[in-house]
Amino acid sequence: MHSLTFRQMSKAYGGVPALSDVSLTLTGGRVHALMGENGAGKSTLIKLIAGVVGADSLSVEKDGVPLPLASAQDAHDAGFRFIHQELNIVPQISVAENVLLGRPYPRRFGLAVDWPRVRAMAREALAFLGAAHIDVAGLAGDLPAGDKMLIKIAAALVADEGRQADLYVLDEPTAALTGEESEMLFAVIARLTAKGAAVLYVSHRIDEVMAICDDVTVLRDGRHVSTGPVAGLSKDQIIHAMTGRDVQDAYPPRRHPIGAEVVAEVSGAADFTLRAGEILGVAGLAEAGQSQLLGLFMGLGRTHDTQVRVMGGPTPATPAEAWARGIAYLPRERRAEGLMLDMSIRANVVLPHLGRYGLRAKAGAERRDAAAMSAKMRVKYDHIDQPVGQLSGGNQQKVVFARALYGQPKLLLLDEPTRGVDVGAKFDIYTTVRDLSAQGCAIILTSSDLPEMLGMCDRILVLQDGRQTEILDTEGLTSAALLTHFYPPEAAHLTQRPSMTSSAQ
Ligand SMILES: Nc1ncnc2c1ncn2[C@@H]1O[C@H](COP(=O)(O)OP(=O)(O)OP(=O)(O)O)[C@@H](O)[C@H]1O
Repeated sequence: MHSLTFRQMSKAYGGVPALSDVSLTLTGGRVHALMGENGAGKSTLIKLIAGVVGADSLSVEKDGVPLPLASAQDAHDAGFRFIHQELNIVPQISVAENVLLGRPYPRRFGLAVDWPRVRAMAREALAFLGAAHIDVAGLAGDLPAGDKMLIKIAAALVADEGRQADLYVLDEPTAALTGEESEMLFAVIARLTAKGAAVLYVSHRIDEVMAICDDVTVLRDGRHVSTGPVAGLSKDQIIHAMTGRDVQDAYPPRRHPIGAEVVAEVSGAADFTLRAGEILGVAGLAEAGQSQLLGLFMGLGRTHDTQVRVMGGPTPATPAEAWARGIAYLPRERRAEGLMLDMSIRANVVLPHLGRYGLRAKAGAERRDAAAMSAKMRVKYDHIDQPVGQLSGGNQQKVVFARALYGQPKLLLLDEPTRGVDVGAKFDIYTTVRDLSAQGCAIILTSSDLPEMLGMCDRILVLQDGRQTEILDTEGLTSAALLTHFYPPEAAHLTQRPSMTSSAQ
């Protein structure tokens, strides 16, 4: 088994330290978790190991022998492989082509591409991962998120001619996966470590870390806090190491009755009435139509066979009209739909609300309001005119949240609001959502985190294939019971398998 030691990793941006003198030893056969609050320096550490960001200081040894690490090529040559949560596969081409993406295709006599060989190589790599069920000739875009993740890991394997690499770095790999897909990924991780690879696993999900990781390193404000075996640590101890405080680890209960005022009336493929102060969950298997249902209130996807009336008026024609009518939206894909990365935090928070500042640009008022909202969401930043692209992923999510909360919405649409958000900020978000509901704001929430849905929602609307099948009261409902409603009756046996991620907490 190899041992990889990274010493004295440091990196500052514009004089502000993102990572200060952090050392880390990774051992073959073990899964090492890297944890910390948003902005703690986890991604920075990964970027240094990947050679994609120049370190201010860094030295690496493999089994005691120094290795060069000044470029992505050095990292690749050292046997380090990186799998990010963004599923950057190419949807329009086949699975086999995706697995071999960026590699020279095998050719017959140096001429035509040897397609049978391309498919065989892809098949071999997928079989190694226990994913022989994936059709290598099928379109990659048609697959569920979990299979896409497996294709990316297979691609990393093929790049090594089928031999496995020494280190796999997985950055929040389960953020876009269902419980079952996550289980499949954990089996792959077990297979990689059983064959001697080291795994560095970055995640905000403490239950997951406790279930599959051997060791954990915690960072705070760019500094090393602790490293040790996971066994024997409690969830509270990990949270305390990350945050330096005791974090309230419970969903704030409803303290105000739901109002009488109807905020939205929906009929067609979904059928419900939403009242002021109510929190309605929308749940189902991955891609059962949750995002599409939320989008309808923003004037998106109007061809949907569902009619929506909001606050006594028709469906907004455009997102701009929706914002102007007091409907706020937190989209799932914050980088693609939610944020303008080159623009400032200030601009990103106030943009949909420009009407309220009148014709003259009131930079001072904007700056003050944006700073107040960002402080409320505990966004970690240097100055309010800093480009959002310079913030850590979780802090970008908090900026999208600050924008949605700004201006007292009457209807708030939350699509995976806590994805990538650290544990402390998560509970701040829950408290803020509860406060808004107490003030009469109606909320529609969709999340793959079932305990979050059960902890926050009054009722849960279940979708199957884009159509509402039922609405459940959350009183007394468990994650396991909720899950059984996601499947059509003939597939109910699929839920018999215990799923760690969906029953956690
Ligand atoms: N390109 C950049 N320019 C300026 N500052 C940056 C840049 N990239 C990262 N930072 C800063 O470095 C610090 C560490 O960020 P990093 O992305 O490593 O955090 P993280 O632990 O990965 O957080 P998250 O859990 O939110 O993903 C943050 O304060 C961030 O704002």
